[in-house]
Amino acid sequence: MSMLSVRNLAVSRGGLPVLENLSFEVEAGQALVLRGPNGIGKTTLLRTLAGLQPALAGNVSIPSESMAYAAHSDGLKSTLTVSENLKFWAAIYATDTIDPALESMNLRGLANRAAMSLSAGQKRRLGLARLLVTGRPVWVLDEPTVSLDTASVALFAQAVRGHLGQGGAALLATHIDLGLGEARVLDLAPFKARPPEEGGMLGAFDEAFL
Ligand SMILES: Nc1ncnc2c1ncn2[C@@H]1O[C@H](COP(=O)(O)OP(=O)(O)OP(=O)(O)O)[C@@H](O)[C@H]1O
Repeated sequence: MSMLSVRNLAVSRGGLPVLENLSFEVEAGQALVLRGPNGIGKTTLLRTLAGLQPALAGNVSIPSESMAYAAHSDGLKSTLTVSENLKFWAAIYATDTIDPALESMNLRGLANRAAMSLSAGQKRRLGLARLLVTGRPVWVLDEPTVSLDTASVALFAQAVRGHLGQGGAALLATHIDLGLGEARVLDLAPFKARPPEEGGMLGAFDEAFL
C-alpha cells in the first residue's frame, strides 16, 4: 500500500526552481533515503511534502493526518521537562502512552529534566521520541541524526526499524549511513532543476508587458 506518492513534482526556494520531474512512492513498511550534495534541495522537498511551502508543479498524495515531520528546529517547549514535552504531544495527537517513546530514545534518566537544560544530542533524541507519540504512520525526517552520537544513531535506526515493522513508512534526508540495509536510496542529482535561461526569463518578463 502506498503511503506517500509523489508525481512529477517540482519544488522551489526563493522563487527559483530547485528540483523538478520528481516521482517516487513510499509503501507501508518501507524507508526511502534521499541523497544528494548540499544545496540540491532535500530540505526544500521535505518542507514541500510537509505542506510548509507550495509545490511549483506536480502532485503529492498522502492520507490526511498521517505525516509526522521533524526538521532542524525541534519545536520543544524549553521550560517543560522531557516527559512533560512528550505528554504535551501525546495530548495533541490523542495517543495514550509516552513510555515506549522514552524507552526507545533512552530518555528515562532525563525524564524530569527541563528541555532547555539538555545537550544538543539529548534535545535531538527528545525530538525523535516525539515521532513515536504522534502515532502517525509516515515519518518525514530532515537530517534526523544531527548531533547524535554513535549509540544514539543506532537507537534511532532501531526506532525506525520498529516503526517500519508496524507498517509505518519513513522518508529521510541524511548524509550518514544509518545502517538501515533495507532502506531504498533516491539520489536527487538527476532531478536538479535547470536554471532558467536568461533569454527565456527576459522573454517571459517582456511578455508580461505586451
Ligand atoms: N531562504 C532561502 N531563500 C532562497 N534560497 C534558499 C533559501 N534556503 C535555501 N535556499 C537555496 O535553495 C537550494 C536548496 O536548499 P536546501 O536547503 O533544500 O538543500 P539541501 O539539499 O537540504 O542542502 P543541505 O544538504 O546543505 O542541507 C539551495 O541552493 C539553497 O541555497
